[in-house]
Amino acid sequence: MDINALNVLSYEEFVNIFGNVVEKCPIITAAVWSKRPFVNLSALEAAINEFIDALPESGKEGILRCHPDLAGRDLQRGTLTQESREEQARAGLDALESAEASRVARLNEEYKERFGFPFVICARMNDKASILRQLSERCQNERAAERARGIEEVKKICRLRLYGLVLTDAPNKL
Ligand SMILES: NC(=O)N[C@H]1NC(=O)NC1=O
Repeated sequence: MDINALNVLSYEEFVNIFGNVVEKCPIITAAVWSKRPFVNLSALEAAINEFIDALPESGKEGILRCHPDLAGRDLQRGTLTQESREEQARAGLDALESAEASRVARLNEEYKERFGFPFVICARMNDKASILRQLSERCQNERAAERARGIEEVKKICRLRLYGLVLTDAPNKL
């Protein structure tokens, strides 16, 4: 899809295609549709990031809470979004040994208990070992720092989803 095709999508088409670039937050996609036309894909990404940055801290935490745990219940039950399933599988989180799985479950709970939102990391930019290490390390951070860090990870996930959607059929476009 090139940028001209993207800019003429109807609201419904736009939200259908890009509604999950931020996990389970189609409201963000719905909001930035009105910022068309975008000069390029980076401009769309910037509009999404601006929307996120303008939210109060409670809104940012809300975005984090829309994310499923890594290697958590949704993965076990098969109720992840397609995007999340692929990202978690790519990092090997769908094939943890039972000791690793218990450790991740314990740390995920510890993290949520401490911060009130789930641990979020861009799985596609990490492997299993670095995810486990950062999950453990980030449990030690301050809440505000973790909120900001989680949002930075949301933006990385968003960027990869966005580029994946637009560039799949035409790597030379945009
Ligand atoms: N909890 C969490 O980080 N979830 C996300 N990370 C990622 O890359 N995809 C997700 O769903």
